[in-house]
Amino acid sequence: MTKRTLVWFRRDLRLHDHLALAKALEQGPVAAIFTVSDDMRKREASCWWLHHSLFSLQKALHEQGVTLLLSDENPTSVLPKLVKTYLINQVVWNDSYTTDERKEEVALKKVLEEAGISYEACYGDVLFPQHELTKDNGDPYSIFTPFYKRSQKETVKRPVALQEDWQSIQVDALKSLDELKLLPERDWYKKFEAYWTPGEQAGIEQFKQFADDDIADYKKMRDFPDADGTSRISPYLTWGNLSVRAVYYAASRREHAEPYLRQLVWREFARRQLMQHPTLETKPLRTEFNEFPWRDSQSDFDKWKRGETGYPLVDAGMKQLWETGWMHNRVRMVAASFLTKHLLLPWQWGADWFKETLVDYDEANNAMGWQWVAGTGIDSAPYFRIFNPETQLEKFDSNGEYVHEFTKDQDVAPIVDHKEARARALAAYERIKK
Ligand SMILES: Cc1cc2nc3c(=O)[nH]c(=O)nc-3n(C[C@H](O)[C@H](O)[C@H](O)COP(=O)(O)OP(=O)(O)OC[C@H]3O[C@@H](n4cnc5c(N)ncnc54)[C@H](O)[C@@H]3O)c2cc1C
Repeated sequence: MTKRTLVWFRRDLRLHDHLALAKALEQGPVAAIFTVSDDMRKREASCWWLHHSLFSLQKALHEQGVTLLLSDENPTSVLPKLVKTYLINQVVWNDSYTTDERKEEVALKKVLEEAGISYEACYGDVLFPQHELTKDNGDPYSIFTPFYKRSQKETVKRPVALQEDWQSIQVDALKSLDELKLLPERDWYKKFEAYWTPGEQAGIEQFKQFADDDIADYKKMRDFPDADGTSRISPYLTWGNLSVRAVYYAASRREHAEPYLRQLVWREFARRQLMQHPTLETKPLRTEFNEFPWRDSQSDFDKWKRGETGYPLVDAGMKQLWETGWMHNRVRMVAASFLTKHLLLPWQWGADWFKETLVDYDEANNAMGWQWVAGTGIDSAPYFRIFNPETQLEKFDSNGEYVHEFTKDQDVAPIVDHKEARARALAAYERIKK
């Protein structure tokens, strides 16, 4: 039987490997909608990416005769209205795994059930459905290595293809993209255009180039911020311009790709952690850290944000973030360690700054990354492991090219002495150990 379906786009702003859209098209005509929430607007750099991703998606759907509706109303009110107006039979979407979006989904299911509207939630931004990859007794893994080993016994499904003939439901537009006002008010984001092209096609090209040229050397090159050693697909994954399953599937067919696949499983692990601990981004998993004597220095925090700590690798990272909306993983670790250990400032402050300024901001990865560095997570680096930013610089940017590119070799005196700061951090840690 033919069914008229409304596809609710979420973190899947693409046409390839789109489970929900593939199902809808198989059953009859489709309409499509994306809803903006207030929380999205707090992620300013990521909102810039979202704006351009929606633009690309609108164009791609339009070529197939489908209008992408845009709305900033709550999905629980706008979706049922559309169902009624356009005599729609069902709503379908791909799951999202962020805390707020999971709540949004629960609320929507309730409203649809009460209204007698059928729906289907497909598994979304993950490699494996949630019920897979658990321990033998059904519990989730809290340690990465056994989770990874378990993941290697499973196969990631082949990406789904969309059928060629599309039927669409004719709808009247709601808001225009500009009316959504996703672009941040302060215009620092304009610089990002020199570094990134958001959207599905650009994401596919970016990944293909990495897979063709660099994936085999990933293990050797991934820690050098000056090299093109990582794939830089994180912002494409955040909004689903790329399907993580399609990326994994394609990468697993390349030689020497295991170290790269492992990182995609870290991403999966972060999602599992967030689902298990919805407050992962605000509350330490190790509860003894609730009593940690963090400092409260806005001026030191500002120096860190501006890249004026006097430690060249930290400063280059913070300036790279401000300039490009992205920071190399090695430098994220060093900068985060500096904030939480050398400056003894709360990791949540750093996580919030990243939320505002990263084009690839991702609640699960960001929260897990910060808790890992700060030593507050379950499977994380212990707090007493303190990176020496000078040694890290010698190891990973020995010719100083990365630092030069982003700091122009600025001359700033260190705001803390490494040895003293290290001793202060360890003393603070002793207080909660007792
Ligand atoms: C303090 C801190 C905050 C972070 N915040 C974010 C964030 O908001 N968004 C984000 O996507 N990543 C975050 N990361 C993880 C990591 O730094 C980025 O995923 C990576 O730098 C993205 O660059 P890439 O695409 O070139 O990665 P590649 O090295 O090419 O890896 C491919 C993909 O694997 C995943 N991945 C790689 N490393 C990690 C990791 N350590 N944890 C989880 N997934 C990983 C990402 O999806 C990445 O795009 C954070 C790490 C730290 C230490």
